[in-house]
Amino acid sequence: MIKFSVILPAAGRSTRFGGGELKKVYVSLLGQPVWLHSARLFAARPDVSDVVVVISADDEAYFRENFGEVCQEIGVQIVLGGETRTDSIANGIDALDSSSHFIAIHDAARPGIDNAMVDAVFNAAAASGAAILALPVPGTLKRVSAEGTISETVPRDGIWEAQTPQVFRRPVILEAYEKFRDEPATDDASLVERLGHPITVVKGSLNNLKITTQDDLVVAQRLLSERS
Ligand SMILES: Nc1ccn([C@@H]2O[C@H](COP(=O)(O)OP(=O)(O)OP(=O)(O)O)[C@@H](O)[C@H]2O)c(=O)n1
Ligand SMILES: C[C@](O)(CO)[C@H](O)COP(=O)(O)O
Repeated sequence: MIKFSVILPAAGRSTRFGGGELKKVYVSLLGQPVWLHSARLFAARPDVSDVVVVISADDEAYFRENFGEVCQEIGVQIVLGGETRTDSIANGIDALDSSSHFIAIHDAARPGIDNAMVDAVFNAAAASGAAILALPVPGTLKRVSAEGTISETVPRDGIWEAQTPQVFRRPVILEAYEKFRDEPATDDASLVERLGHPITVVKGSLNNLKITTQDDLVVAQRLLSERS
């Protein structure tokens, strides 16, 4: 069986989510913290050899006190993240065991992932060596000036918004991080693109939204409660 390692980056500052004590990955969603939704899904999959959650060093005491037991129970390894998302994932990669054939990176802030979506992107990566979930942009895109006025309408043909998981054959992502980890990007496909490696795009879902603002949490609660 092809085996996948999974890295769940959860070490961000959650600044766009706004005030309050808890970062977005720790707030409760349908009875469990946001990060644990995808952690449980991946940890339960027979094709996943290991799961690593990457947390902020500032959160380590809180995380181990509140979630150390469940991490042991479901087999999730805790790793400390870095300044940028790229740093955090590089730390995650360093912690993985070397037996898996593929490495999948999934935002811990995307609790709505489901096994059908994971099957689709895992199968696409197994076929081509690299694949991501994404959604075609539905609306009209405007570039807006610093003064708050439209400077141009951006043609949307062929424009998709990347989601996660982003899944790569182990040597491909290792080479990308070895070469470009010091040139941070907002997603992992950006680093692999720099290698010139083709990346298959698989249609994701609105259910796989990233919790970024408080509004996203409200939407996620509605979407996921209707689904379960
Ligand atoms: N240094 C970082 C930055 C981000 N992330 C993770 O990468 C995912 C996507 O990042 P984003 O949604 O931007 O999270 P934050 O960086 O926390 O958000 P913000 O930009 O609002 O601070 C999140 O699960 C976040 O925890 C991470 O592990 N390490
Ligand atoms: C990886 C990602 O979720 C794909 O859309 C996105 O790039 C994360 O960006 P963020 O600024 O770290 O939220």
